[in-house]
Amino acid sequence: MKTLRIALLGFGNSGKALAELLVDKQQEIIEAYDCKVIVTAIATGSRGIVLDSGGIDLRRAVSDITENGAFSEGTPGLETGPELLGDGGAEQVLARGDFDVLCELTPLNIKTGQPAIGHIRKAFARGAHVVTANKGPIAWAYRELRDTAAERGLRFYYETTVMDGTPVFNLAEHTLKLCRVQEVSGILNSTTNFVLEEMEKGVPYDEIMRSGREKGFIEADPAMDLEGYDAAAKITALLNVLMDADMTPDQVDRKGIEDVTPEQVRALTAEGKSLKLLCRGWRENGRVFARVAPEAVEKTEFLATVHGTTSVVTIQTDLMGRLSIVEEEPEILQTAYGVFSDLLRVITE
Ligand SMILES: NC(=O)C1=CN([C@@H]2O[C@H](COP(=O)(O)OP(=O)(O)OC[C@H]3O[C@@H](n4cnc5c(N)ncnc54)[C@H](OP(=O)(O)O)[C@@H]3O)[C@@H](O)[C@H]2O)C=CC1
Ligand SMILES: N[C@@H](CC=O)C(=O)O
Repeated sequence: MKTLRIALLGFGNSGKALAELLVDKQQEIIEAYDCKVIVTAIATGSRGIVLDSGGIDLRRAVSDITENGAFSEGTPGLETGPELLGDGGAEQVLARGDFDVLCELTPLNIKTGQPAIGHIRKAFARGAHVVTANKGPIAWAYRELRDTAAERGLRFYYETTVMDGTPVFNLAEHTLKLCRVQEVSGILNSTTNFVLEEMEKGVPYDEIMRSGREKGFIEADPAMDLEGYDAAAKITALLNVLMDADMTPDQVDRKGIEDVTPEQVRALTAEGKSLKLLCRGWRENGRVFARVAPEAVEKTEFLATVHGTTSVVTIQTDLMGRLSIVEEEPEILQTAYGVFSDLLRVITE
């Protein structure tokens, strides 16, 4: 039986949900793929690192962090200390960890995509495959990372970066062969869609953010969502992968919902409209352009039926016309599944 050794950079909402899924599905993976999957390294930003080549006890790690906010003393391979704060822990895991696949699950840095891009470069330099949920690297350095992986014969998968485990990139890669993507649009950020809809219902802002945080979809820095950065990163990632745009998020004409008031939202409701943060990307005179902005849509339009944390992406192609993929009310399990399904691709492809 094969063994696949995984390093997790980041053990927050998605890292913990992935760990639980790996435990739940361990036996099924063995039966289906004759492969034992173990996590041999975990890095966090403030809680130290765990390095254990024999496989970390994931159930204990999840319950420690969830219940006590720290790995318990006596966890085999636990290291803490000021030098491991911030990116120090990830650096140690990348230098000393014993892994075949790196899972990049650190927070989005929309300004540069770092330190996640550096993490992925180092993993490739060590000959490790990479699965990322962090969209920064796909938005800022997709072409370079894709080409490096290909040159080295390594896998580089990123399905979770847009719409969790919904097959968007996989669908295009595997089922739209030789289709040319001409335009991409959609509602790609759950937080803003949720916030606008709760505002429409009259829920106070603090309460909206509290319940959003509880569900786990709001970025570590909520401005990333509210100011349209996360949406800009997602449309950039889509355009880079599906249209080979080679663009970066700072080239997106971006406006978020931070200045939208509940009064404005309710006035639009009275006119039979809903406010949505829409993303659009298109090609014009050989160049790809992108825009993120709140737009009022008629309640009778399809986009108005995209409720709560639901997302939709519409892809305009030459051979298959217009395709829309909807992810209804995702939860953190769907994020974990995106990373999990990419890991299964590493095992099987
Ligand atoms: N949550 C979601 O619904 C989705 C998230 N994503 C993406 O997945 C990524 C992770 O999201 P999520 O799990 O929600 O984020 P969280 O904020 O819940 O967790 C982030 C984790 O990363 C750790 N961390 C921070 N900086 C570093 C670093 N330099 N090196 C190593 N670890 C670090 C944090 O440490 P500490 O525990 O000490 O704070 C924490 O464990 C983000 O890029 C996000 O955009 C993608 C799709 C959906
Ligand atoms: N913060 C993001 C989570 C996933 O990428 C969102 O709100 O959509």
